[in-house]
Amino acid sequence: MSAPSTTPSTQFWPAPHPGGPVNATVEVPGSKSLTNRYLILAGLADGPCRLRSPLHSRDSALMVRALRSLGAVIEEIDGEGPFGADLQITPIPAGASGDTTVDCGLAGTVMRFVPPVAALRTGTTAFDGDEHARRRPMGAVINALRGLGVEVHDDDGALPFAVAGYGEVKGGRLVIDASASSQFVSALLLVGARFTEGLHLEHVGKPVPSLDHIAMTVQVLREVGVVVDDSVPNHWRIEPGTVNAFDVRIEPDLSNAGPFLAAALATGGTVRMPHWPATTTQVGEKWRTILPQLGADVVLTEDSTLVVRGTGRITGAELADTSELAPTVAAICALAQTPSVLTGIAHLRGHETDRLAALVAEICRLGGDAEETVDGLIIRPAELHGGPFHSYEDHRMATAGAIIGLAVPGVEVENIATTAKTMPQFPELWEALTATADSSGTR
Ligand SMILES: O=C(O)C1=C[C@@H](OP(=O)(O)O)[C@@H](O)[C@H](O)C1
Ligand SMILES: C=C(OP(=O)(O)O)C(=O)O
Repeated sequence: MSAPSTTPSTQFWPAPHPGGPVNATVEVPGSKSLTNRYLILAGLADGPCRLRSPLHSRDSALMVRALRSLGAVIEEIDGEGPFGADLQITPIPAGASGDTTVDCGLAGTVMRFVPPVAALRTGTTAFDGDEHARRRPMGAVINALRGLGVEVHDDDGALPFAVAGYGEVKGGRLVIDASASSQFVSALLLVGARFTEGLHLEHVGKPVPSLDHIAMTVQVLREVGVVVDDSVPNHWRIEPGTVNAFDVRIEPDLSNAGPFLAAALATGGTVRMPHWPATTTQVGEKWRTILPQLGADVVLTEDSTLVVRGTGRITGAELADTSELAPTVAAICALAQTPSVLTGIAHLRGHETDRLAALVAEICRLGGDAEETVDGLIIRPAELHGGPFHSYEDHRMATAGAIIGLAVPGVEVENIATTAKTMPQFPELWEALTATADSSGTR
């Protein structure tokens, strides 16, 4: 497959190359997936809700704006977290009506989760997003809404499209093919309790990817009083009912923790991450098993700090279903001394960019040896050199380039500002991380 097109004339960021092991304690902002799920549920709840330490990024700002345009009132209020205000949400009022628009940017959670909410209102909601957003898979949500009796105006099963709601959705049994994204399932489950008859959703097709994210959806729904039966594989039953008002603290984003933890491996250093959740449905929990396979020592201390130590050697690994962690994993594998095989990530071709093609193109551009398979990547050891690393408007491509730059001098990452999709603080946190390096080479 050919590499995705790159954007001409953007800025290149010299990736910090510390030349020695980092030794840092790093805190990361709140989880994108949890913030945007709780925002949706707050919009549907039976009373005011509060999100403590939420993520403030492009994706969460797009979600806030979308819910405001549907009638929710969302205010920033003082909070204790180091990464910005808490959010106070007054839900979308019953009987909300009127035509409106939603900008989805490049946020999968906005383009998939918001249309079923819009279907509950009376009026037409027009959805659009970034240029690449128009190429991300949307057909399953559009077809699902039609299957539920909602009018959707579209040209080709993708953005832009418009949802014409008439104040209620009957719900009931619905069959979809969610093999292109778990977000199709999550989108319908999040709103299913507000359908008159609830929802019995069935997936038919190739396996649903990113199952951890569906487990997260089921978990947050149960927290707010929604009755979910997920006991039969590929079937989810949601009882009709209310979404209870809630007050939650958002966990740190364990996927965005990945590049910082990877820095321990890439530099042979130590990275400590406090506030690691005791239990979590975030896919980033898998770092605790992935990083040891790549050669790190990983310990979770009694005070909930994850400590990752690089041993000086990075080993390749066979890793399945790494979902949104895959670009970070691939960057580490590109620095490994033995080959790696990543499987179960074919659907990354429909992410912010075609991530499989983009990773292969950029790793090979730096002298690496990577190839696409039907459902993943093979990455073999190679001597890398500096040069441009294109990011394709994809935050996780940008951070993958930054990881490689830790070990390889002269890597220049295109448009590092694209990390604002989920972590606007990335450049400054990365500079602080690399400033801890001991350039004499001792750990
Ligand atoms: O529901 C969510 O919050 C997400 C689900 C996953 O989507 P896919 O199933 O499309 O991978 C993940 O990759 C994305 O970053 C966030
Ligand atoms: C795939 C991702 O995002 P989105 O929520 O836009 O799908 C991601 O953050 O890696």
